[in-house]
Amino acid sequence: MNAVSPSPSIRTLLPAQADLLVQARALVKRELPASLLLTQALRHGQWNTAEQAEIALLLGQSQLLEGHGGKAVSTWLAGLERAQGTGDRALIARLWLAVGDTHARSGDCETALRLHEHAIDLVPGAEQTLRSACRLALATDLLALQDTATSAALLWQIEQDGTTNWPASQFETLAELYRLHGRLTDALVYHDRAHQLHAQADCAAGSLRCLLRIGQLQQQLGQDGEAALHAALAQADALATHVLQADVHHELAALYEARGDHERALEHFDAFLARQPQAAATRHASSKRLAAIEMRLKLLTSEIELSQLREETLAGRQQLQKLENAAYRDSLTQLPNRRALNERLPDLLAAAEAGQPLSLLLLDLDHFKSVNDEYSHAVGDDVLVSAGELLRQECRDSDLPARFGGEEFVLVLPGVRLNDAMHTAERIRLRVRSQRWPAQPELALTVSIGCAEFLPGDNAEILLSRADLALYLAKRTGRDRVCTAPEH
Ligand SMILES: Nc1nc2c(ncn2[C@@H]2O[C@H](COP(=O)(O)OP(=O)(O)OP(=O)(O)O)[C@@H](O)[C@H]2O)c(=O)[nH]1
Repeated sequence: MNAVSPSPSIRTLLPAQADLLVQARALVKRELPASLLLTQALRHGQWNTAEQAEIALLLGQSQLLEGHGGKAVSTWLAGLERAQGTGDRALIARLWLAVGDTHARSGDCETALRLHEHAIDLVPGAEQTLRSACRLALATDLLALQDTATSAALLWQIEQDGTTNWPASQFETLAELYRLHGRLTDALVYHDRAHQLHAQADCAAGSLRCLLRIGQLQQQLGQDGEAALHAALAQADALATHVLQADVHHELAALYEARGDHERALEHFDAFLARQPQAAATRHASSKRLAAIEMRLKLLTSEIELSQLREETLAGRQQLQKLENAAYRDSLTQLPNRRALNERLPDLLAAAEAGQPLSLLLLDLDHFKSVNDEYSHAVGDDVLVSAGELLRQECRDSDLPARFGGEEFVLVLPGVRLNDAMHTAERIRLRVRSQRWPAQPELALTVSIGCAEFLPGDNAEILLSRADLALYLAKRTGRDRVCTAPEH
C-alpha cells in the first residue's frame, strides 16, 4: 500500500492520542525522538490497558516513521494483546489496520488484504471515518492485486462516505489511489489537500512527497509543474536527503527536457546523478557496456561481412583459377595445353634469344590409332593420361611439358642444349617402351620424338616446325626413335 503512516505530530492525531502524547511529554520532560519518548512514557507512566494499547499504536507509528517497520509491527502486536482485553473494537481495528499497512508497504498485498478485511469487520457501526480508512486500505490492496473493479467500487463508497477529517497520510493515500485509477485531476486535488495538512503539521517529508507528486501530475495534465517541483526541491534541500533531492532533480530534468530547455535539463540531470553516486556509476558502467556491445556488434558484423567477402573473393579466385585451369590445362592429362604453350613460349624464346639455350621435344605415340581400335577409346584415354604422367615425372621444374593435341606431346627444355635434350628424349623413349600401362598391362607402346634446339631468330612456329620435321623423320625412319631436324 502506498499509505504513509500518520505523523506522530500532535496536530495529525486523534484527540485521545494527542492527549496521551501531551501526557507522555509531561512525564518524560525531555526533548526526545517520538519513539524514545513514548517508550519511556510507557515504561514509567501509570496507564490503563486501553491507554497502553493506544500508546503502542502511536509508538509503532513513530517507529515506522523512523524506518523501523519490523519494530513497529512487534509493538502493534503487543498493543493488540492489550487491546483484546479492553474489548475496544475500534482500537483493535486501528491496530490491525496499521499492521496491514506495514505488509502492504513491504509488497505483501495478499496478507495486507486479509488483515485489512479483518480490521473492517471489527469496525463498530458508528465509526464512519475508521471504516472509510479501512476501505481506502482495501481499495489500495485490491488495485495492487489487479482487482481494479472492486477497488473502484470501494473508492466510490469512500466518496459516498464523504470523510473530511482524515489525517494528511490518508488523503495522500486517497490521492495515490485516484492516480493509480487514472483519475489525475482528483489525485491532484487530494495531494494538494494532503500537502496543506502536512505543511500545517510541519511534516517536511510528507510535504515534499506531495509537492513532487503535484508537480508530476500537473505535468501529466499539461499544466506547469515547475513551481511545485522547485518548492519540493527547497524542502528536499532543507531536509538534506540525497534520495529525495535526486528524485526532485530527476523530475525537473524531465520537465526542462520536455520544454526543450536542454541546458537546465542537463543541470538537473547532473544534480540527479551527483546525488546517486552508485546509480551514476552503474549508469556509466552500463552505458560503457552498451557502447562496448554496440562496438562489438559492429565489429562482428564487419567481421562477418569481411569473412563473407573473403569467402566470396576466395570462391571467386577459385572459380577464376578453375576457369584458368580449364583454359590452360588439358582436361584429360591435366598437362598444360596448346594455348598455355603458345602463351609461355614467347617468354622462354626471349630468354633463349638473350643467350640461354633452349630445346624442344615433340613426342608422338606410335600407332596410337590401333590402341583405340583394339582396346577401346577409353583405354586410349587412360594410356594418354599415363603417358602425360610419365612425361611429368621425367621433367625438371623448369621444363614445360604440354599436350600438343591428340597423341602428341611437347616438352620444352629451357637451358638445355640439343645433345642433352636428345638424352632426355632417349630416356623417355625407353621408359615408354618399358612402361606397363595400367589400363592395358599387356599393351606395348613406343614413342617417336623429334628434337629441335632454338636457333637465333627462331619464333615458336619455326622452332615447332623444325621439331615436327624431326618427328616426321623419326616416324618415317621406323618410329620408336629420337630424331633431330636436318639442320642439326
Ligand atoms: N583415346 C583417344 N584417342 C585420341 C585422342 N586424341 C587423338 N586420338 C587418336 O589418336 C590417333 C592418332 O592416329 P594417327 O594420327 O592416325 O596416327 P597413329 O595411329 O598414332 O600412327 P602414327 O602417328 O603414324 O604412328 C587417332 O585415332 C585419334 O583418334 C584422345 O584424346 N583420346
